[in-house]
Amino acid sequence: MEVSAWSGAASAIPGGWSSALVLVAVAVATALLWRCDFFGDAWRFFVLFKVPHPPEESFLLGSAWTLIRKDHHRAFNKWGCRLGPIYAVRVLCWHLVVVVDAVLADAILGSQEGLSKAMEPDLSDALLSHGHRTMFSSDTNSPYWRLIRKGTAPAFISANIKNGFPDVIKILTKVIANMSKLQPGTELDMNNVTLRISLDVTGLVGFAKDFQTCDTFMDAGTDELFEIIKLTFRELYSRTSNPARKFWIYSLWSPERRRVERLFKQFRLRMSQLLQEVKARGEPAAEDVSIAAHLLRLRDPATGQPLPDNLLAGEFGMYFSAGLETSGNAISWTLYLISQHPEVDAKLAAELDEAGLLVTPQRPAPRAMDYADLARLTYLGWVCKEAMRVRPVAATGVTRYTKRAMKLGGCYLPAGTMIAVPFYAVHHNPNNWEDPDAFIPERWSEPGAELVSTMHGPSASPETQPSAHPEGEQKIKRFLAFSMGPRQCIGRALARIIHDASVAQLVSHFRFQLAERMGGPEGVDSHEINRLTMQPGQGMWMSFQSRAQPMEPIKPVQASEVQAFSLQAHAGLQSTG
Ligand code: HEM
Repeated sequence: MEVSAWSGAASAIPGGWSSALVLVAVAVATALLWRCDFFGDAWRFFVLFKVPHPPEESFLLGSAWTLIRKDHHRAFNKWGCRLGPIYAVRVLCWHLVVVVDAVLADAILGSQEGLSKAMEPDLSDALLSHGHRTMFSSDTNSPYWRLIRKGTAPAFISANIKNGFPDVIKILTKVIANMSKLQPGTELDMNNVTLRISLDVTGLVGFAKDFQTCDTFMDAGTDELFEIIKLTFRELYSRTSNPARKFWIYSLWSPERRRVERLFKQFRLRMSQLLQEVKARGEPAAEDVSIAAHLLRLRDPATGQPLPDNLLAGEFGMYFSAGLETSGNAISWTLYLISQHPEVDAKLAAELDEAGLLVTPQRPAPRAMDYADLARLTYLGWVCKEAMRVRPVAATGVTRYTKRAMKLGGCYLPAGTMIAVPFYAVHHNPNNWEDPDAFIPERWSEPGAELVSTMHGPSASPETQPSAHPEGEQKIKRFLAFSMGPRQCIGRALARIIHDASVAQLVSHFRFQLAERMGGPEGVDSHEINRLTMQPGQGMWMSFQSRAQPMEPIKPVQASEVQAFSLQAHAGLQSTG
């Protein structure tokens, strides 16, 4: 019956069966193209072509080669200075709209409506949760994101986060004791040390678990998680710079694929083990304000039941991975910048001295730092913020998709346009900051220095003036190290404690000097790598002088005197102490 109906229809078409098949093929192709958003892509291609582009883009690839370079954040800045507050870069036939103006960035990041998070969610889910969303990868308007964000935010308010301060000091005291045992002239990869500090503090403050990676600064069986996280992050980075990697190199039979799958699995296993350990302690006590306690107290609004283990383990992993490299690398950059500015080191030491926190020959064991010191040490706060401005670890910034067409900075952006706000470029654009490349902690002495309204010197074009913002100019930030708006870093308060306390404690005890092997500031810049976070590509090797000894002018250590202390050197503290 059906067959004859079909044949009747086919014979009614001029050309019979062959024409019918062509029509079906065209319909299927159209449906496929529709599904792949071919028509949307084509429309966006033509519309976004009008937005200014870097003139050096290649005809076929566009800016693809530049975007996969380890220093693409610097390219975003160079283009921003040349092309203005909003421009576009092309990869093959796709455009990425880039915003480097603080006011336009505010319009993008501050908005909850009309824009969704575009950071490829599958990327982080492959590591963290294997098949479901985490808070990090969920849409801002989803009930799941709201549940986790609202439920865990209290862990980071200052009334609660200060409870973790003694744990931060405990880890730092251990690190300083270990460093003090090293022979004078020893070079240490401070990046390795600061990443360990960050992991141990996140573990202890957030989950009441001491991972003890700061015990020795070397492979000692206790820091397996540290290595797993580092390797998995490298893999995630390889996937961002080469999205074809997961389809192409990772054919089912590839040993590389199996290695990576094993690694990801190990990470998830470690997070599940941590979850079981936390659960085995019983219901969190009312006074427990850790991240873990807040996650365990969450209830599914539909059932009233606690969240299942697979979701909780994913969130544990999300917090670890969001906090580790960001905080660890940020501390390294700050120590580096202080080492390059002896005048800043001297002023910081003077402030710490006045507060009774500096080690001196006369005061080899100063008083312990407490939480209130962080607010009292004004210059420390300026130094730390300025370092995060000059070297924002989230240098590539964040991306969003337009859910519907919008106008931004005089450009029409169709629905489905991807917009990037690269924080390094925002922080280094002369329209946002005066003398943007210089490291000047004193610029923070002005109240509200992080706001656009306090801007001096050149200003953005009239259409990007603060008055264009519905909330008024006071709210618009030009300091975006932690992003802003509803998706801004939830862990900011913890990050500031880890960062500022580490800098204060390390500088209280030691004066740091960049090791010769780093090749000076040029060497540091040329090896800087933006791998999900901006980091020193070959570690941050430094020598350090105890402030308990009379301070001599720092002179370069001769290569023959250098006793390198590395993960691979198998030279334990015991043998060097
Ligand atoms: C210097 C250290 C840190 C920096 C620079 C930093 C920066 C950022 C940035 C730029 C974002 C993305 C915001 C957006 O999409 O608009 C973010 C998100 C996030 N950060 Fe941090 N972060 C740091 C430390 C931490 C720490 C210590 C934790 C917690 C232990 C943490 C937890 C998170 C989480 C959970 C998110 C996702 C928030 C969401 O999707 O709603 N971060 N962070």
